[in-house]
Amino acid sequence: KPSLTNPYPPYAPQRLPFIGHILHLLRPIAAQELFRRWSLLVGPVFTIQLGAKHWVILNSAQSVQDLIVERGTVYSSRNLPDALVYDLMDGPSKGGGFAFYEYGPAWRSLRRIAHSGLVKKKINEYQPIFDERRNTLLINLWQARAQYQVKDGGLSLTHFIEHYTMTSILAIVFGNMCNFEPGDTRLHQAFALTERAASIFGPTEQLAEFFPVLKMILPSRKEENLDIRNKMVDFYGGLLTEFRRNLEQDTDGNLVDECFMKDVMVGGELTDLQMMNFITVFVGAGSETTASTLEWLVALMANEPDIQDKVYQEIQDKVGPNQLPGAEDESSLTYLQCVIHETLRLRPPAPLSVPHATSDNNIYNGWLVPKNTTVILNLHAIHKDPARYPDPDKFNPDRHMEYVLRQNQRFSQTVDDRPHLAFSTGRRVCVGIHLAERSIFMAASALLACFRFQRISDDLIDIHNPRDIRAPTFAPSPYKVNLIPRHDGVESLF
Ligand code: HEM
Repeated sequence: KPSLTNPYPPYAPQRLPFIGHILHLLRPIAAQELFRRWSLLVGPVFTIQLGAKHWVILNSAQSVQDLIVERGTVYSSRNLPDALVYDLMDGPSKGGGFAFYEYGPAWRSLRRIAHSGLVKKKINEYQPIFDERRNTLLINLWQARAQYQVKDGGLSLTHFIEHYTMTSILAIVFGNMCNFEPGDTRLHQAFALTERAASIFGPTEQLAEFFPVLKMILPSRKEENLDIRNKMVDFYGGLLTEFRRNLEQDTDGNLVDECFMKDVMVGGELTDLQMMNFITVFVGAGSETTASTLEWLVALMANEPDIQDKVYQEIQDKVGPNQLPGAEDESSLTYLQCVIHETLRLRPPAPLSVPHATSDNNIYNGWLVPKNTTVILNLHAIHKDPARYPDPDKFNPDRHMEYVLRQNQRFSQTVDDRPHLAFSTGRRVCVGIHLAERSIFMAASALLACFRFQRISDDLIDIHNPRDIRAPTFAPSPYKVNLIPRHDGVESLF
């Protein structure tokens, strides 16, 4: 009998009530929510069999702590489709797509290089890039607001925010060379490529992985994958060539900014192919996730005007009306920090993380988890656990205040020391966490200092239906808001 109290019920196949099956079949439901509901019936850790494959789904913070953190040497590998690892990322021995590579020396040495370029100290050095990108975001919004807001009944922020997150990452990688205007076709092509690459996680490719026999029947995606790869080589390879040329001509050190690629090229550890795949991974992993967090945040603020006003008041009290908040103001803007944590808790952009895999056989609570088993971290379920977050569906920033005051964003390895697990945990924890947090803080603090985000009707913005229920990134459905300047001097701030 399913138990909701015993965290580890006996391992036995459990059946959903027949009517439950029918309802699930009729109504599309995101996988993370489906897994969460199953976990309430059968317990926080369960296995599902998908054709030839077994997946173990972890739905509790305790199981993530037990396996992903404490048994990290076994539970930190990957077992992703060959299409991703080899067709797109050229495999661990040649390529640089370490996010998708199995746990081992190749992943470790590439991860070390990524880590050294993205530690907090480096992010502080890149601060002028964030200041400049944040101002560009505000200028673009200000102009669009005047042009479209009245005519179109509100403004969709999607393209502006995507432009901000993607150009911030590109500027950190390549420095001042990457000055793309919004609407630049090259930039949109790069966005489109990332989306096409993400479709490898999509149903057809996954079906063929689960039922290998289908690989003989279904049309091969190889040509499509090679086309994506060639276009990535064109775009990122072109930037790399331009960067190298600039670096060679930079005899007095004024032409090329301090940036990730400069360190990597001077370090001389990576081949061109590895460097290119590195950038692809940074942009792929970092731009959509950060953008969707900002889009959720604006939607939540428009739905919760009192909370929005409280953040604005905090900015006025701590920073004042005559300047925009800077990185140095982050520690004093504690309520805004809570709002950002709560947004990431309620709407984690990667709700099922990136699938892990075991690199050895392992026994957990008497169950054998064989080598190469895919292990899914259901961050969505953990974030909705009422024992950790009372009234979990409520947007309640105050629940993080104690953490913010105590630690002020010092992350450690145990799951209980974190306000949420949106960046995952353990050895594979998001390597871009400091970049993402700074980027979110800079944009959110500036947007909320300048504008009141107002809904275009009395109806709340829909925060329940994602843009694409099958996509690995959880982004809100398209919405529009009005941007009301907070005071007469707003334009002079940027
Ligand atoms: C709000 C923004 C972001 C969120 C919520 C997020 C979340 C995540 C999550 C859940 C994972 C999977 C960890 C695991 O396997 O357990 C991950 C991995 C990763 N993230 Fe992020 N991420 C964000 C932004 C970024 C940025 C800005 C970058 C870099 C520029 C980045 C680079 C990576 C990389 C390279 C990995 C793979 C790490 C590995 O396999 O060793 N992410 N991220």
